[in-house]
Amino acid sequence: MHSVLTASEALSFWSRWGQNSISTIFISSILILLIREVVLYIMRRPMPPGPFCWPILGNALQIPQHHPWLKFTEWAKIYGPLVHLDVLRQHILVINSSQMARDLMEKRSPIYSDRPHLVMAGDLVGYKDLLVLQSYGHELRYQRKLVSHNFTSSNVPRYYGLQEVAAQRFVLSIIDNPVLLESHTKLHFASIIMRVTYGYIVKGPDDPFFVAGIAADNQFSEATRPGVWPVDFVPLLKYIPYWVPGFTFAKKAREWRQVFQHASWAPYNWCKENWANDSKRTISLCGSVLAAADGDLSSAQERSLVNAAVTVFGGGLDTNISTILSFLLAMLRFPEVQKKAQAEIDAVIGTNRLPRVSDRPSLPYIRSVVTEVYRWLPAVPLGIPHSLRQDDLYDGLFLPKGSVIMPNVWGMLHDPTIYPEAHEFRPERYGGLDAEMTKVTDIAFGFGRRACPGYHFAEGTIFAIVVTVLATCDVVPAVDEYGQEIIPEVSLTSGTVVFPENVKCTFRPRSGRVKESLLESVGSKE
Ligand code: HEM
Repeated sequence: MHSVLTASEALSFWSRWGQNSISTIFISSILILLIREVVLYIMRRPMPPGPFCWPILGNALQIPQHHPWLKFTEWAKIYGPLVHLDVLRQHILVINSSQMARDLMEKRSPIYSDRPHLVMAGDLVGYKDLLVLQSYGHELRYQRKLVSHNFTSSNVPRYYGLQEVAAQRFVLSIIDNPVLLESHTKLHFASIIMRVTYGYIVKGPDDPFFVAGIAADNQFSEATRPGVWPVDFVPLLKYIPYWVPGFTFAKKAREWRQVFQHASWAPYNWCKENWANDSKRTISLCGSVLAAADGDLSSAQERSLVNAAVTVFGGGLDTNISTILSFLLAMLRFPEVQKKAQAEIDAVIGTNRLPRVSDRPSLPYIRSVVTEVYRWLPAVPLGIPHSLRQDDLYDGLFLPKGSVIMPNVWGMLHDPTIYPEAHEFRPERYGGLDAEMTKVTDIAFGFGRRACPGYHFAEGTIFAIVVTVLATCDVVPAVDEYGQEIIPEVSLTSGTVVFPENVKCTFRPRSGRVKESLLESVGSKE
């Protein structure tokens, strides 16, 4: 007799079959993955050592979200200067010694100069076209050439005047308004960078170019945060349209892309319209390039310039803010260093004029203070990761193609065998010798063909601020409601660029004439 299935029997059959086959597929997939892991384990070539690596997840759960450089430094003590980590099958090589960083990232720079591929930030928001995220190739070289040429050691003196006035304005603003330390620092640095990138003068905290630049900069930090965006782990998700409910990253990426495009093109377009009207505007990255081409750039050249320029804005902003906040924190916590630095300025420059960036060669202790800031609290404690272009061998160890290369800058600069009592702020450790100071900046400003192209310019800006603050004011702690001085603890945010938290201070003029001479100096200048 034929048995005829009723609709409900058919449904139940299919559902049981479905459940069975889902379980079978699930169990088979797990088995296949486990077998793959075992085969890979047996076939693996000797890789650098590292902490125990779980199947599939690797070390994902062992890497802390906050201050990972501290964990990396601990691991370096156990596993040595080159540590291998695995996060969901992505190889990560943490370099903990400056010698090894030089051996790999400088001597073998042609294969160590790519950047990791970021789907959320790079592909979806569009940051992949920026200088900082470009892989090594023609476009990167072209953009770096534009930036490096503008900020070579022989070109940066043309910016000294701007840097000095910006430092003087900064000091004046904090004397008058110490509670606005962080926001004023941001505004003043953004003003310097906008000026030298586009020739544009920021009008104040509501200036539309300033607001857009800061928004794009903040969202860059968010979009590049590791481990946050599902699409960075499952790249196929990038094809999901932004309007599909539940995929907030796609919607966010679309919004961010618009902000980023506006922040990149609006100040450039302003420069394009104005560079010819005012010869002073040519003292800027975009102005100089436009002037050299008589305003006639191809659309490809314009795109490259825009992407280089907006990287300069982002690259030069947070790093500088972080460095100056760390400097102020050091002055609050190590007042004896402050006194010694002021004594040097008084002896060399005297008190009858404001300091200049060109005083730098005659102020070795101030140079040492600046260097010690870079070492004590490096603004970029894990550098900006590089990526390995092809398989490599080092000391008999296999380094696989595509590995993310992370220099543990913080670890290198806190190595107690090189920097005893590394947590102390001690400019004397360099003995006033530039050769010793260069060992720090060679690490803090990155490596090989990706090393910071803004280094010479940054040195001028940071020096101008440090020397102007110390020449004119005492950096003193803020007081609480009971009149007690608040000495901030050393506590850093997390991220690619880190900031010391809760830095609060007052600038107390060192004489009755300070404000007057600062006002006199900035008064006549734009
Ligand atoms: C205290 C200030 C600064 C510090 C500590 C700093 C540090 C760094 C570091 C560590 C890198 C990554 C290097 C690498 O990948 O190995 C970098 C890249 C970069 N920096 Fe700076 N920087 C500073 C200021 C500046 C300034 C003022 C500018 C612009 C005028 C600038 C422009 C750039 C650019 C464009 C890149 C990307 C280079 C590339 O990807 O090839 N930086 N910086």
